[in-house]
Amino acid sequence: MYKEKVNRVVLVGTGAVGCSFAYSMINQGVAEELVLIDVNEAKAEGEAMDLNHGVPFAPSPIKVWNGSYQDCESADLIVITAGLAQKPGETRLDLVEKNTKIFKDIIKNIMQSGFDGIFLVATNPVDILTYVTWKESGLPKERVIGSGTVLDSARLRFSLGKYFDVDPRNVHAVIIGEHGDTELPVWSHATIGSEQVDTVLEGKNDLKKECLEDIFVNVRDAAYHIIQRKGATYYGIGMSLVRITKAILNNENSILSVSAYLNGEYGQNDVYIGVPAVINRSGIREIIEIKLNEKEQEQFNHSVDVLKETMKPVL
Ligand SMILES: NC(=O)C1=CN([C@@H]2O[C@H](COP(=O)(O)OP(=O)(O)OC[C@H]3O[C@@H](n4cnc5c(N)ncnc54)[C@H](O)[C@@H]3O)[C@@H](O)[C@H]2O)C=CC1
Ligand SMILES: CC(=O)C(=O)O
Repeated sequence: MYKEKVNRVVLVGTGAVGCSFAYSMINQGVAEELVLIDVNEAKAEGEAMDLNHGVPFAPSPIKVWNGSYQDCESADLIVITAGLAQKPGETRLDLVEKNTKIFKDIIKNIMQSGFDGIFLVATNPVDILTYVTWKESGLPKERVIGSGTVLDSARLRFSLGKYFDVDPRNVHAVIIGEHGDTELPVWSHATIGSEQVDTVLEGKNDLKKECLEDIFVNVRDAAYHIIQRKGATYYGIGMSLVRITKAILNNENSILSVSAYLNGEYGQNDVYIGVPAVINRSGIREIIEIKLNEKEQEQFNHSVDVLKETMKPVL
């Protein structure tokens, strides 16, 4: 008998980020089933109704419904975007206490269903909440992934593309560290096409190295600038989450700067933080250790210290 193989993705949190993810999932035809869960059940129901009315225009069929934690049992991937978001003036780390509490409850509910798939976390502070998800779920570290600095790296690629007037898809540059104020760009490995950024700058007298620092600062602070103007960020992260979801469900072995558990890599232990990693159907296949220069390693170590210090009171 023909047995349909379907990919089921469960989304917990149907707020601005969750719905941007759901909308992009449907538009990109990534999975066959998408289950929506939110503590505000009416919101999840309304979102499912609305999204379903777009399905006739989607590139492939998808079933979307508002579900319950029981639907998690046979899920391949659970994406969590539930919890509080920053208000203007707040940092991501300011959310740690309240969102950790919310997460402990959510993860307990999910694991009671018998879920044995992969977690993808976006809620802030994302590195710490990914750690909480790993601890509370008891799943192997490879199957608990945070969105990390995928969005930050996309912002950097976009900005460099604009600056050098090239397609951002041809810009290879990565931000690592905390998804937050202590993150850092790895300029030593940034390329435009196949040329080092430094080499490109040398050939163009009117382009100054200080501009790179300005570009990074704007990228690092992009969330603050957007939140000040429109109250929240959600399209960029929604599409970043779909990019990671595709890498997982399509077994892509793609390299993305997710939040991954370090066990000796980069000289660090027992922390989830943004680093490039190979992503496939089993989650994180391996962490890529970029050879950082001395200044980059120092900045990275500082980022780890800040995350560990912030985590202490909530774990
Ligand atoms: N990692 C990243 O790059 C980014 C992360 N974020 C983070 O994503 C999170 C969500 O942001 P928004 O969607 O803008 O917030 P939102 O307020 O629009 O949505 C949050 C949703 O979570 C739900 N929720 C709260 N407690 C819940 C629980 N116990 N169980 C199930 N659902 C629950 C709420 O009902 C609401 O629908 C925030 O923490 C935000 O900081 C936002 C942008 C980028
Ligand atoms: C809010 C957030 O984490 C971001 O847009 O980067």
